[in-house]
Amino acid sequence: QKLTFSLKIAISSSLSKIHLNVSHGRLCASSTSFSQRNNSSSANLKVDHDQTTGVAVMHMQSPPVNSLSLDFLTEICITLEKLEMDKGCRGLIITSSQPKVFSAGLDILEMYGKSPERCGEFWKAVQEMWLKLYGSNMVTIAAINGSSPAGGCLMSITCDYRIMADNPRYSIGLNETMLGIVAPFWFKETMVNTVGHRNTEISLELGLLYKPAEALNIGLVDQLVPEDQVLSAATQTMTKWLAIPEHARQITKSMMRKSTIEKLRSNREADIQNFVNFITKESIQKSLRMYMEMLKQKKA
Ligand SMILES: CCCCCCCC/C=C\C/C=C/C(=O)SCCNC(=O)CCNC(=O)[C@H](O)C(C)(C)COP(=O)(O)OP(=O)(O)OC[C@H]1O[C@@H](n2cnc3c(N)ncnc32)[C@H](O)[C@@H]1OP(=O)(O)O
Repeated sequence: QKLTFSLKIAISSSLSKIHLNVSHGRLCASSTSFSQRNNSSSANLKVDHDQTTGVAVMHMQSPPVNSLSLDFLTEICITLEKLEMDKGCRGLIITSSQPKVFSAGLDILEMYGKSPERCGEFWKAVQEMWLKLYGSNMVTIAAINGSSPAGGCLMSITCDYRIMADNPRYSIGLNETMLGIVAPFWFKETMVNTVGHRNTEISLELGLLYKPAEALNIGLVDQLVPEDQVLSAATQTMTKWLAIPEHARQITKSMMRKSTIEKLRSNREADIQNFVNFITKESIQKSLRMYMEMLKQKKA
Protein backbone atom coordinates (compact mmCIF):
# COMPACT_ATOMS: atom_id res chain seq x y z
CA GLN A 1 0.00 0.00 0.00
CA LYS A 2 1.27 3.38 -0.94
CA LEU A 3 2.15 5.55 2.00
CA THR A 4 1.41 9.24 1.65
CA PHE A 5 3.84 11.32 3.56
CA SER A 6 3.08 14.98 3.95
CA LEU A 7 5.21 17.14 6.16
CA LYS A 8 4.06 20.59 7.13
CA ILE A 9 6.33 22.69 9.32
CA ALA A 10 5.07 25.97 10.71
CA ILE A 11 8.07 28.24 10.41
CA SER A 12 6.16 31.00 12.19
CA SER A 13 7.45 29.68 15.50
CA SER A 14 10.90 28.32 16.13
CA LEU A 15 9.33 26.17 18.82
CA SER A 16 7.29 23.96 16.48
CA LYS A 17 6.49 20.40 17.47
CA ILE A 18 6.02 17.75 14.81
CA HIS A 19 3.46 14.98 15.35
CA LEU A 20 3.46 11.81 13.31
CA ASN A 21 0.22 9.85 13.06
CA VAL A 22 -0.41 6.56 11.32
CA SER A 23 -4.03 6.31 10.34
CA HIS A 24 -5.74 3.97 7.83
CA GLY A 25 -2.35 3.03 6.37
CA ARG A 26 -1.45 6.65 5.86
CA LEU A 27 1.43 8.32 7.56
CA CYS A 28 0.78 11.98 8.19
CA ALA A 29 2.96 14.60 9.74
CA SER A 30 1.56 17.85 11.04
CA SER A 31 2.98 20.63 13.07
CA THR A 32 1.71 22.49 16.07
CA SER A 33 3.27 25.71 17.20
CA PHE A 34 3.20 26.52 20.89
CA SER A 35 0.67 29.27 20.17
CA GLN A 36 -1.68 26.29 19.53
CA ARG A 37 -3.31 27.99 16.56
CA ASN A 38 -3.25 26.66 13.08
CA ASN A 39 -4.79 28.99 10.53
CA SER A 40 -4.99 28.00 6.91
CA SER A 41 -6.56 29.50 3.83
CA SER A 42 -7.39 28.24 0.39
CA ALA A 43 -8.96 30.28 -2.40
CA ASN A 44 -12.44 30.45 -0.89
CA LEU A 45 -12.09 29.08 2.62
CA LYS A 46 -10.40 30.32 5.76
CA VAL A 47 -9.94 27.83 8.57
CA ASP A 48 -9.04 28.90 12.10
CA HIS A 49 -8.08 25.83 14.07
CA ASP A 50 -7.58 26.40 17.79
CA GLN A 51 -5.57 23.38 18.86
CA THR A 52 -6.11 24.12 22.55
CA THR A 53 -9.87 23.69 22.32
CA GLY A 54 -9.80 21.30 19.34
CA VAL A 55 -12.29 23.51 17.48
CA ALA A 56 -11.92 24.64 13.87
CA VAL A 57 -13.97 27.46 12.38
CA MET A 58 -14.43 27.21 8.63
CA HIS A 59 -15.31 30.57 7.05
CA MET A 60 -16.80 30.35 3.56
CA GLN A 61 -15.61 33.27 1.48
CA SER A 62 -16.60 32.58 -2.10
CA PRO A 63 -18.04 35.82 -3.51
CA PRO A 64 -20.66 36.93 -4.03
CA VAL A 65 -22.95 34.41 -2.29
CA ASN A 66 -20.94 31.24 -1.44
CA SER A 67 -22.73 29.30 -4.17
CA LEU A 68 -21.45 25.74 -4.29
CA SER A 69 -19.60 25.30 -7.58
CA LEU A 70 -17.56 22.21 -8.43
CA ASP A 71 -14.34 24.01 -7.48
CA PHE A 72 -15.74 25.31 -4.20
CA LEU A 73 -17.20 21.90 -3.28
CA THR A 74 -13.84 20.29 -3.99
CA GLU A 75 -12.12 22.81 -1.74
CA ILE A 76 -14.65 22.16 1.03
CA CYS A 77 -14.23 18.37 0.70
CA ILE A 78 -10.44 18.56 0.88
CA THR A 79 -10.64 20.75 3.98
CA LEU A 80 -13.20 18.45 5.65
CA GLU A 81 -11.02 15.42 4.94
CA LYS A 82 -7.98 17.11 6.49
CA LEU A 83 -9.88 18.16 9.62
CA GLU A 84 -11.50 14.72 9.99
CA MET A 85 -8.06 13.06 9.85
CA ASP A 86 -6.61 15.49 12.37
CA LYS A 87 -6.94 13.90 15.82
CA GLY A 88 -6.54 17.39 17.33
CA CYS A 89 -9.76 18.59 15.71
CA ARG A 90 -12.92 17.50 17.55
CA GLY A 91 -15.35 20.22 16.60
CA LEU A 92 -16.15 22.19 13.46
CA ILE A 93 -18.11 25.43 13.17
CA ILE A 94 -19.17 26.41 9.65
CA THR A 95 -19.94 30.04 8.94
CA SER A 96 -19.81 32.66 6.18
CA SER A 97 -17.60 35.66 5.59
CA GLN A 98 -19.93 36.97 2.89
CA PRO A 99 -22.39 39.67 3.97
CA LYS A 100 -26.05 38.60 4.36
CA VAL A 101 -25.60 35.10 2.94
CA PHE A 102 -24.55 31.82 4.56
CA SER A 103 -24.69 29.98 1.21
CA ALA A 104 -26.94 30.46 -1.83
CA GLY A 105 -26.90 26.69 -2.33
CA LEU A 106 -25.72 24.81 -5.37
CA ASP A 107 -24.29 26.98 -8.10
CA ILE A 108 -27.07 27.14 -10.66
CA LEU A 109 -24.54 27.81 -13.42
CA GLU A 110 -23.11 24.31 -12.78
CA MET A 111 -26.48 22.83 -13.73
CA TYR A 112 -27.28 25.01 -16.73
CA GLY A 113 -25.94 24.35 -20.23
CA LYS A 114 -23.33 21.85 -19.08
CA SER A 115 -22.42 18.48 -20.62
CA PRO A 116 -23.76 15.29 -18.96
CA GLU A 117 -20.17 14.37 -17.96
CA ARG A 118 -19.62 17.68 -16.24
CA CYS A 119 -23.03 17.47 -14.51
CA GLY A 120 -22.08 13.99 -13.25
CA GLU A 121 -18.78 15.25 -11.88
CA PHE A 122 -20.57 18.13 -10.16
CA TRP A 123 -23.18 15.86 -8.57
CA LYS A 124 -20.51 13.49 -7.30
CA ALA A 125 -18.91 16.43 -5.48
CA VAL A 126 -22.29 17.40 -3.96
CA GLN A 127 -22.71 13.81 -2.72
CA GLU A 128 -19.17 13.80 -1.36
CA MET A 129 -19.69 16.98 0.66
CA TRP A 130 -22.92 15.60 2.12
CA LEU A 131 -21.34 12.23 2.99
CA LYS A 132 -18.39 13.91 4.68
CA LEU A 133 -20.50 16.32 6.70
CA TYR A 134 -23.42 14.07 7.61
CA GLY A 135 -21.06 11.23 8.55
CA SER A 136 -18.48 13.35 10.37
CA ASN A 137 -17.15 12.18 13.73
CA MET A 138 -16.57 15.80 14.70
CA VAL A 139 -19.22 17.86 16.46
CA THR A 140 -20.48 20.11 13.67
CA ILE A 141 -22.30 23.40 14.23
CA ALA A 142 -23.70 25.68 11.53
CA ALA A 143 -23.35 29.34 12.48
CA ILE A 144 -25.91 30.67 9.99
CA ASN A 145 -25.20 34.37 9.63
CA GLY A 146 -27.26 34.97 6.49
CA SER A 147 -29.71 33.44 4.03
CA SER A 148 -29.38 29.74 3.45
CA PRO A 149 -31.60 28.41 0.65
CA ALA A 150 -31.56 24.91 -0.89
CA GLY A 151 -28.00 23.48 -0.85
CA GLY A 152 -27.12 26.07 1.84
CA CYS A 153 -29.94 24.68 3.98
CA LEU A 154 -28.76 21.14 3.23
CA MET A 155 -25.29 22.03 4.45
CA SER A 156 -26.80 23.45 7.65
CA ILE A 157 -28.97 20.42 8.38
CA THR A 158 -26.07 18.01 7.96
CA CYS A 159 -24.62 19.66 11.07
CA ASP A 160 -25.39 18.52 14.62
CA TYR A 161 -26.71 21.93 15.68
CA ARG A 162 -27.82 25.16 13.98
CA ILE A 163 -27.61 28.70 15.32
CA MET A 164 -29.11 31.40 13.10
CA ALA A 165 -28.93 35.18 13.12
CA ASP A 166 -32.28 36.59 14.26
CA ASN A 167 -32.73 38.83 11.23
CA PRO A 168 -36.10 38.66 9.41
CA ARG A 169 -34.36 39.53 6.13
CA TYR A 170 -32.76 36.09 6.14
CA SER A 171 -34.39 32.84 5.19
CA ILE A 172 -33.62 29.15 5.13
CA GLY A 173 -35.24 26.11 3.52
CA LEU A 174 -35.18 23.53 0.75
CA ASN A 175 -36.85 25.63 -1.97
CA GLU A 176 -35.92 23.39 -4.92
CA THR A 177 -39.47 23.11 -6.27
CA MET A 178 -39.52 26.89 -6.75
CA LEU A 179 -36.74 26.39 -9.31
CA GLY A 180 -38.74 23.63 -11.01
CA ILE A 181 -36.38 20.97 -9.67
CA VAL A 182 -36.78 18.22 -7.12
CA ALA A 183 -34.83 17.71 -3.90
CA PRO A 184 -33.29 14.23 -4.16
CA PHE A 185 -34.11 11.54 -1.58
CA TRP A 186 -31.06 12.21 0.61
CA PHE A 187 -31.87 15.96 0.84
CA LYS A 188 -35.43 14.93 1.76
CA GLU A 189 -34.30 12.39 4.36
CA THR A 190 -31.89 14.82 6.00
CA MET A 191 -34.83 17.23 6.32
CA VAL A 192 -37.17 14.51 7.67
CA ASN A 193 -34.50 13.56 10.22
CA THR A 194 -34.44 17.21 11.32
CA VAL A 195 -38.07 18.43 11.29
CA GLY A 196 -40.17 15.28 10.81
CA HIS A 197 -42.22 13.91 7.94
CA ARG A 198 -45.17 16.32 7.84
CA ASN A 199 -43.10 19.51 8.07
CA THR A 200 -40.85 18.16 5.32
CA GLU A 201 -43.78 17.25 3.09
CA ILE A 202 -45.27 20.74 3.28
CA SER A 203 -41.90 22.41 3.07
CA LEU A 204 -40.64 20.49 0.04
CA GLU A 205 -43.87 20.47 -1.95
CA LEU A 206 -44.26 24.23 -1.57
CA GLY A 207 -40.53 24.99 -1.81
CA LEU A 208 -40.79 27.05 1.39
CA LEU A 209 -38.16 29.43 2.67
CA TYR A 210 -38.59 30.17 6.37
CA LYS A 211 -37.82 33.34 8.26
CA PRO A 212 -35.62 32.65 11.34
CA ALA A 213 -38.57 32.65 13.79
CA GLU A 214 -40.52 30.20 11.60
CA ALA A 215 -37.46 28.01 11.16
CA LEU A 216 -37.03 27.88 14.94
CA ASN A 217 -40.71 27.04 15.32
CA ILE A 218 -40.51 23.91 13.14
CA GLY A 219 -37.07 22.91 14.48
CA LEU A 220 -35.17 23.65 11.28
CA VAL A 221 -32.77 25.70 13.40
CA ASP A 222 -32.09 25.17 17.10
CA GLN A 223 -31.36 28.67 18.36
CA LEU A 224 -31.68 32.31 17.26
CA VAL A 225 -29.28 34.96 18.47
CA PRO A 226 -28.51 38.57 17.54
CA GLU A 227 -26.44 38.71 14.37
CA ASP A 228 -23.20 39.77 16.07
CA GLN A 229 -23.42 36.85 18.52
CA VAL A 230 -23.76 33.94 16.08
CA LEU A 231 -20.14 32.83 16.29
CA SER A 232 -19.76 33.32 20.04
CA ALA A 233 -23.00 31.38 20.65
CA ALA A 234 -21.71 28.58 18.40
CA THR A 235 -18.45 28.48 20.37
CA GLN A 236 -20.35 28.27 23.67
CA THR A 237 -22.56 25.46 22.38
CA MET A 238 -19.52 23.64 21.06
CA THR A 239 -17.96 23.63 24.54
CA LYS A 240 -21.07 21.87 25.91
CA TRP A 241 -21.11 19.27 23.12
CA LEU A 242 -17.40 18.54 23.49
CA ALA A 243 -17.89 17.82 27.19
CA ILE A 244 -19.98 14.73 26.34
CA PRO A 245 -18.01 11.45 26.35
CA GLU A 246 -16.75 11.39 22.78
CA HIS A 247 -17.07 7.74 21.87
CA ALA A 248 -20.65 7.52 23.14
CA ARG A 249 -21.64 10.67 21.26
CA GLN A 250 -20.04 9.49 18.01
CA ILE A 251 -21.70 6.06 18.14
CA THR A 252 -25.06 7.68 18.88
CA LYS A 253 -24.68 10.07 15.94
CA SER A 254 -23.72 7.22 13.66
CA MET A 255 -26.71 5.15 14.86
CA MET A 256 -29.10 8.03 14.09
CA ARG A 257 -27.72 8.72 10.60
CA LYS A 258 -26.44 5.33 9.39
CA SER A 259 -29.43 4.18 7.35
CA THR A 260 -29.74 7.46 5.43
CA ILE A 261 -25.99 7.50 4.72
CA GLU A 262 -25.97 3.84 3.64
CA LYS A 263 -28.84 4.42 1.24
CA LEU A 264 -26.82 6.97 -0.70
CA ARG A 265 -23.48 5.18 -0.33
CA SER A 266 -24.85 2.03 -1.92
CA ASN A 267 -26.65 3.93 -4.72
CA ARG A 268 -24.20 6.65 -5.67
CA GLU A 269 -23.88 5.80 -9.35
CA ALA A 270 -27.64 5.43 -9.85
CA ASP A 271 -28.20 8.73 -8.02
CA ILE A 272 -25.71 10.46 -10.33
CA GLN A 273 -27.45 9.01 -13.39
CA ASN A 274 -30.85 10.18 -12.07
CA PHE A 275 -29.51 13.66 -11.55
CA VAL A 276 -27.86 13.86 -14.98
CA ASN A 277 -30.96 12.55 -16.80
CA PHE A 278 -33.19 14.94 -14.87
CA ILE A 279 -31.13 18.12 -15.01
CA THR A 280 -30.25 17.88 -18.72
CA LYS A 281 -33.93 17.62 -19.76
CA GLU A 282 -34.97 20.51 -21.99
CA SER A 283 -37.91 21.40 -19.71
CA ILE A 284 -35.69 21.52 -16.59
CA GLN A 285 -33.07 23.62 -18.36
CA LYS A 286 -35.86 26.04 -19.31
CA SER A 287 -37.00 26.27 -15.66
CA LEU A 288 -33.45 27.00 -14.52
CA ARG A 289 -33.04 29.70 -17.17
CA MET A 290 -36.28 31.37 -16.07
CA TYR A 291 -35.21 31.22 -12.41
CA MET A 292 -31.86 32.85 -13.20
CA GLU A 293 -33.64 35.59 -15.16
CA MET A 294 -35.96 36.12 -12.21
CA LEU A 295 -32.92 36.51 -9.90
CA LYS A 296 -31.46 39.16 -12.23
CA GLN A 297 -34.79 41.02 -12.54
CA LYS A 298 -35.17 41.08 -8.76
CA LYS A 299 -31.89 43.00 -8.71
CA ALA A 300 -32.87 45.55 -11.40
C1 LIG B 1 -37.02 12.45 -10.13
C2 LIG B 1 -36.00 12.83 -9.10
C3 LIG B 1 -34.72 13.25 -9.74
C4 LIG B 1 -33.81 13.88 -8.73
C5 LIG B 1 -32.93 14.89 -9.40
C6 LIG B 1 -32.34 15.82 -8.42
C7 LIG B 1 -32.27 17.19 -8.99
C8 LIG B 1 -31.91 18.14 -7.89
C9 LIG B 1 -31.05 19.17 -8.37
C10 LIG B 1 -30.52 20.13 -7.63
C11 LIG B 1 -30.80 20.48 -6.23
C12 LIG B 1 -30.52 21.94 -6.10
C13 LIG B 1 -30.12 22.51 -5.03
C14 LIG B 1 -29.78 23.96 -5.01
O1 LIG B 1 -29.14 24.40 -4.10
S1 LIG B 1 -30.25 24.97 -6.31
C15 LIG B 1 -29.82 26.62 -5.83
C16 LIG B 1 -30.97 27.25 -5.14
N1 LIG B 1 -30.59 28.55 -4.65
C17 LIG B 1 -31.44 29.57 -4.63
O2 LIG B 1 -32.58 29.47 -5.00
C18 LIG B 1 -30.90 30.88 -4.13
C19 LIG B 1 -30.90 31.91 -5.20
N2 LIG B 1 -30.30 33.16 -4.70
C20 LIG B 1 -30.95 34.02 -3.91
O3 LIG B 1 -32.07 33.83 -3.51
C21 LIG B 1 -30.19 35.26 -3.53
O4 LIG B 1 -29.11 35.40 -4.42
C22 LIG B 1 -29.65 35.26 -2.09
C23 LIG B 1 -30.82 35.38 -1.10
C24 LIG B 1 -28.83 34.02 -1.78
C25 LIG B 1 -28.73 36.50 -1.91
O5 LIG B 1 -29.44 37.66 -2.29
P1 LIG B 1 -28.63 39.00 -2.64
O6 LIG B 1 -27.65 39.28 -1.55
O7 LIG B 1 -29.66 40.03 -2.93
O8 LIG B 1 -27.75 38.64 -3.92
P2 LIG B 1 -28.22 38.55 -5.45
O9 LIG B 1 -29.51 37.86 -5.55
O10 LIG B 1 -28.10 39.89 -6.05
O11 LIG B 1 -27.10 37.57 -6.03
C26 LIG B 1 -25.77 38.01 -6.31
C27 LIG B 1 -25.28 37.28 -7.55
O12 LIG B 1 -25.19 35.89 -7.26
C28 LIG B 1 -25.95 35.15 -8.20
N3 LIG B 1 -26.50 33.94 -7.53
C29 LIG B 1 -27.32 33.89 -6.48
N4 LIG B 1 -27.58 32.64 -6.12
C30 LIG B 1 -26.90 31.86 -6.97
C31 LIG B 1 -26.77 30.44 -7.10
N5 LIG B 1 -27.37 29.56 -6.29
N6 LIG B 1 -25.99 29.98 -8.11
C32 LIG B 1 -25.37 30.82 -8.94
N7 LIG B 1 -25.44 32.18 -8.86
C33 LIG B 1 -26.21 32.68 -7.88
C34 LIG B 1 -27.04 36.13 -8.63
O13 LIG B 1 -27.59 35.72 -9.86
C35 LIG B 1 -26.24 37.38 -8.71
O14 LIG B 1 -25.47 37.35 -9.91
P3 LIG B 1 -25.17 38.67 -10.76
O15 LIG B 1 -26.51 39.22 -11.19
O16 LIG B 1 -24.36 38.20 -11.91
O17 LIG B 1 -24.45 39.59 -9.84
